[in-house]
Amino acid sequence: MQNAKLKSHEFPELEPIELILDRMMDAEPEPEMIEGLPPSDALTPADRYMELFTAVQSSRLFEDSKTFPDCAPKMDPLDILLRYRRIKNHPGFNLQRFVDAHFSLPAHHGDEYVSDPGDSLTEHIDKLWPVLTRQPEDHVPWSSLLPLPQAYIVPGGRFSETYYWDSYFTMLGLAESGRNDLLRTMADNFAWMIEMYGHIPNGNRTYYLSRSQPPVFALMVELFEEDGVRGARRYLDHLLKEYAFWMDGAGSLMPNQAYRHVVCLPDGALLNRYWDDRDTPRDESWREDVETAKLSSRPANEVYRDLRAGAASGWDYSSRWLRDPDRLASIRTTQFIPVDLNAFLYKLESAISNIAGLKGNRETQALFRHKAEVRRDAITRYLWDDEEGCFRDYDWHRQQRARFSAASVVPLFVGLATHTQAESVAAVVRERLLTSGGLLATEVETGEQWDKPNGWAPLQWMAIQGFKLYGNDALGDEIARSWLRTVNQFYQKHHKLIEKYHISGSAAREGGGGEYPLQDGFGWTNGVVRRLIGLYGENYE
Ligand SMILES: OC[C@H]1O[C@H](O[C@H]2O[C@H](CO)[C@@H](O)[C@H](O)[C@H]2O)[C@H](O)[C@@H](O)[C@@H]1O
Repeated sequence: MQNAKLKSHEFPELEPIELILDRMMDAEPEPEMIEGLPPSDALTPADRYMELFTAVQSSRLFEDSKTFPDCAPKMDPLDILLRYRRIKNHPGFNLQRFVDAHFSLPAHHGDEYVSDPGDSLTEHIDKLWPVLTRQPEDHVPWSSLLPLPQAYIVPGGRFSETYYWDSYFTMLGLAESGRNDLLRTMADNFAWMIEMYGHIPNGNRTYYLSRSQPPVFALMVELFEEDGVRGARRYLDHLLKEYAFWMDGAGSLMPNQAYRHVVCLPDGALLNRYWDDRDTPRDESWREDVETAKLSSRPANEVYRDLRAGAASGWDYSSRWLRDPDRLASIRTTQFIPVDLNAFLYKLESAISNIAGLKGNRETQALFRHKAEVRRDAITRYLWDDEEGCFRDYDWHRQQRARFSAASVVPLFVGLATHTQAESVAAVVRERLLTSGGLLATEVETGEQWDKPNGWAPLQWMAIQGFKLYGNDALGDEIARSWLRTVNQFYQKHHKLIEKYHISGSAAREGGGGEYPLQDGFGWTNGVVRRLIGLYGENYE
């Protein structure tokens, strides 16, 4: 696959402070761009700007901690750091002015978009796809944005880069809107990232490289076949490579040992957990992570790792990962074996087996069918709660099952549950998570965004499809109609779609909680709703 040609970057005119700085330093050399290659290294803004990064983030120069890591430097980052070191102790030094002179604020294309209140939900979403589309040329040298070879959709608002698991749910709607071009370019971008980085990062930012997100590439590949964009077979090597990333180290683990994403359980079974290779505060939530770590008696690096692993789960944050649901500082993500992650990996193993079969590779077909079966058995032993009749995460440090959440529907969505299990899950979900506005993420109210009272588009989709797969159309349809009503009610009032909704009350409201303000846009809400309109029509009441 060919990489994109990068647009040459023009530096803005020097501002007054730069004139002063230029008297102190030699003239800046022109940046060297190597066409056709990603950035020479994968340094994050925290790596590049060191004490300048810490100073900016800790001084609260920007309200949102993600703003500074997304700023584009106006010159070589190393020169910026050297300039900073030279003048930071000078009398009258002003950090804000220094940052203004050396960085450009991230452009949030689309913020200026004004929706037409006369548009139906379908029209609104179809008009938004171009607004949320980013091109390879949008890449700015030395910024944290990783260049991608082809066009892609971003969620919107502060999230102006591609996100791994969001993209699958966005692609559902793109297919419905007839945007197979974007379906193909986005899947190719993910395949390219697997080739380039050995895995699919959380998003295309340098600061997302050290972790992935829920592994849904196999689902994207399957979507291709369902929606008539043939070509799933060409991704077999990518699926195998992604599998190797998630299973790295599995071969040498003894019971009760763990390495990166793999945990070896007391009976020798191998299951997976979320992980991030770094154990420092997240660049994009630096201040929040430092404050959270201060509230814990554990070594700060352990807290940082668990916060990062929580971000890798896509459920950042949720009572699912907390020992004490009221304290984010009690986070232990790496000590939980998540039901959804293992269900997605079952899907990956099954997809590899199926595609290998289509290509006539019988050995791989049988090997991965066996791996999927072995995983299904381990999931049943460790993650199935026969008494409560639902799947639950497993706390492998305490050797006990953890809290129940909407993740319990993912084994149904990927087809690994038995019919008896599916029936029990339906009853439990109906009783504990279903509201007139859709499916709650969890039954606990913590102030975290992946908890009650919030409902999220990806969870609705997996529940709807999961229940229908097991013949429970009544529950699937009920969730679909409730969610369509929620999104439409809100749209009629505010003329926009949002990242998550408060679905505990009678009327649809903005979702909240967590570490950043509610975002508009929004990729996966648009995708799931557009698909549901295709299935259920425009009549939402
Ligand atoms: O900036 C904080 C965190 O934001 C992201 O997580 C949330 O938005 C993502 C994009 O819609 C979504 O995939 C995720 O499920 C949300 O919780 C990001 O993925 C995190 O890594 C980041 O630290």
